Amino acid sequence: MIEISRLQKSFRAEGRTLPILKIDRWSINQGQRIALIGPSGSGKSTLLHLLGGVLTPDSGEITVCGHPLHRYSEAQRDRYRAEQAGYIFQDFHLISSLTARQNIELVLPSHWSRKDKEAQLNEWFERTGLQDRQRHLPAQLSRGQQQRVAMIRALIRRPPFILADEPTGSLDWEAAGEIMKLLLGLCEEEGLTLITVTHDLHLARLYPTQVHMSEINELLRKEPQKRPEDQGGVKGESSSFIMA
Ligand SMILES: Nc1ncnc2c1ncn2[C@@H]1O[C@H](COP(=O)(O)OP(=O)(O)OP(=O)(O)O)[C@@H](O)[C@H]1O
Repeated sequence: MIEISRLQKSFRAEGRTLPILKIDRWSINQGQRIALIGPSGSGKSTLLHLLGGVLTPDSGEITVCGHPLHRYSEAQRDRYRAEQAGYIFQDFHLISSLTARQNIELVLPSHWSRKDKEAQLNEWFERTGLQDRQRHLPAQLSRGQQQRVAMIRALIRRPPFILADEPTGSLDWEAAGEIMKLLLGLCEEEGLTLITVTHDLHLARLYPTQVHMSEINELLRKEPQKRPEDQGGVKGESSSFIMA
């Protein structure tokens, strides 16, 4: 469902080009649930944004659910994102003046009947344990409950592909564990592909698959160790990207 080949992505900053990602080949299947881990600055969020069609690669190919994103116009990528991907963010991104239910109603497809909308809303609020909280404003909910609302918003249309960027980053450890298990369980039940960026290695272990950025991003690979005599006595620079 995801096929990446010979992808490169860099950013321009202060007149310099910063190479961020170089991925020769990476593919994942429909229904896989992956924790994406790696040090700060290793390109995790950049990769998520490429998969969501928010960013485009400098070169190479990226195809998701049959959509060749590297060839798409901005309008095509917007449409792809609306139909194929659900995003979950660390900071929930709920509209503060709307109730939990109204936040979800905003994303429901217009072709769903009123009855279907009602049934789906009730089902998802129940599955996430929020049936009594539907009429509450975000500020009246705990952070864990707000993230559950954001999860409903991402999942209710059942897009094939869920992208979560540090979804538990602003929660305490107990709520973080509950939210991560709930997200994993819902995606498994629905057969959705899930890619979650997390710094928390304990939470990453809940996932059937963990992928470290150094496995896919060639810019993070360690150079083969040189013998001291080859180094001419001068220590080589180490990259802050590389994990020991
Ligand atoms: N728009 C941009 N312009 C310039 N540099 C950028 C831009 N976006 C990201 N970067 C740089 O790209 C690198 C990778 O950023 P990214 O956010 O993908 O890393 P990350 O692995 O998700 O890090 P973290 O774990 O800290 O969130 C960083 O060095 C960052 O400063």
